[in-house]
Amino acid sequence: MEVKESSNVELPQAFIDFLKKNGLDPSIYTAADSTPRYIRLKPGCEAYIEDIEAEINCKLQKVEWLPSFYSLPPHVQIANSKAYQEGKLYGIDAASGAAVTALDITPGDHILDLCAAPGAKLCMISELLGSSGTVTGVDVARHRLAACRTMLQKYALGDRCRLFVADGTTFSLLPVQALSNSKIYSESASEENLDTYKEWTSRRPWKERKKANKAQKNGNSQLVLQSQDPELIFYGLHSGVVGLSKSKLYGSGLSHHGYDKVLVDAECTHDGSIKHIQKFENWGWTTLQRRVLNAERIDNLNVLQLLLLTNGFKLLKVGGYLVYSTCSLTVAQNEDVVEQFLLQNSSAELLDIEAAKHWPCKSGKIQKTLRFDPLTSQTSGLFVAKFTKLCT
Ligand SMILES: C[S@@+](CC[C@H](N)C(=O)[O-])C[C@H]1O[C@@H](n2cnc3c(N)ncnc32)[C@H](O)[C@@H]1O
Repeated sequence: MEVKESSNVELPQAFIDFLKKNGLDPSIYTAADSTPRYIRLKPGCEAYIEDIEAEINCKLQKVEWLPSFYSLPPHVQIANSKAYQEGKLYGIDAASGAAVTALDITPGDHILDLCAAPGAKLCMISELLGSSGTVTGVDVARHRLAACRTMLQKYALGDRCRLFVADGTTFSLLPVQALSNSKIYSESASEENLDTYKEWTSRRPWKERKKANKAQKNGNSQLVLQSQDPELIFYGLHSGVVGLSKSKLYGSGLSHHGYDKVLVDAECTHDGSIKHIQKFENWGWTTLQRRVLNAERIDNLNVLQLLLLTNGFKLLKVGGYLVYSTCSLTVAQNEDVVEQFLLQNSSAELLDIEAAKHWPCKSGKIQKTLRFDPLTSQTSGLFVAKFTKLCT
């Protein structure tokens, strides 16, 4: 049976039971059908605001607490607008924007996004980074990471990014310094070596594939990656990959002291995102029960979340920042994970999120952690915690 809990949003009984079991008040979703859509306008595109408004026949409301974010009524479609098609703006919830803002990205940072797909946060990270530093995006789902690559290309934000299909609980590649333009060209020109990454193309040239096949047949192990190695599916010209040999990329040769900033936007039950839950209306509520809300899956998720957070922290440099976020609002997937992680990692410290003083969110059950929900924040639901590393 489907129940209407004093809102226009239909919540399936299984979801209401899940909320009650997790001590979550279903009334936070009463605002879900009036929660605005959010867009982020790429820097330098402010001059197009009036054109965009004329095109979508609606005013863009500036989000006062989050630079470059604008809200729109939930029913307004932007996908057909010229500005969207030309990559001048992209859809990203304001709470997601807040999680990225909490990273305090500064130009030159080396940033790791351990659960990157489909990539709205990665796009914002890349934008904030500007013209120095690098971004490494990792995701275990190849098709989702391929969508992330498409997004980076559409918004011309991939120049400093590399994307790896890999398990974030064991990913161990450290950042590499991006080379200057002239260095890239002199190094790649001087090495007619197949083992060196040339400029990325969606398809490797025939000659290169032939050489690689031959090397594989001859058992040249340097060129043949192990199946468990992270699969590099994209890299930008200034991502630090071009001009590098495979052994250097996959080895520890160029190891740095870890990433300056790490985002662990972990896999979760997505219960904070009513739009996600509503998709199951078409897929079937029993699918929601079986695939999302079943107890065994949730136990496994909690283990995964802790492992992702622990590995992300391992790859963080001393003094760097890590943001852990989920779009679940359950304590089990958020505060409990944070608590266990802090017990196991004495070098981790929770930090206040400075910018949050002006954000419309609540404190989590652990001090310094934050919760966005549709009723309080007029955003999708999101939990955010920020850590630093005190010592190795
Ligand atoms: C909440 S989504 C991330 C959303 C993304 N940060 C964004 O802004 O678009 C969680 C992601 O974690 C990925 N994931 C699940 N298990 C993983 C693992 N073991 N390692 C890396 N990624 C994983 C999923 O494929 C999914 O894309």
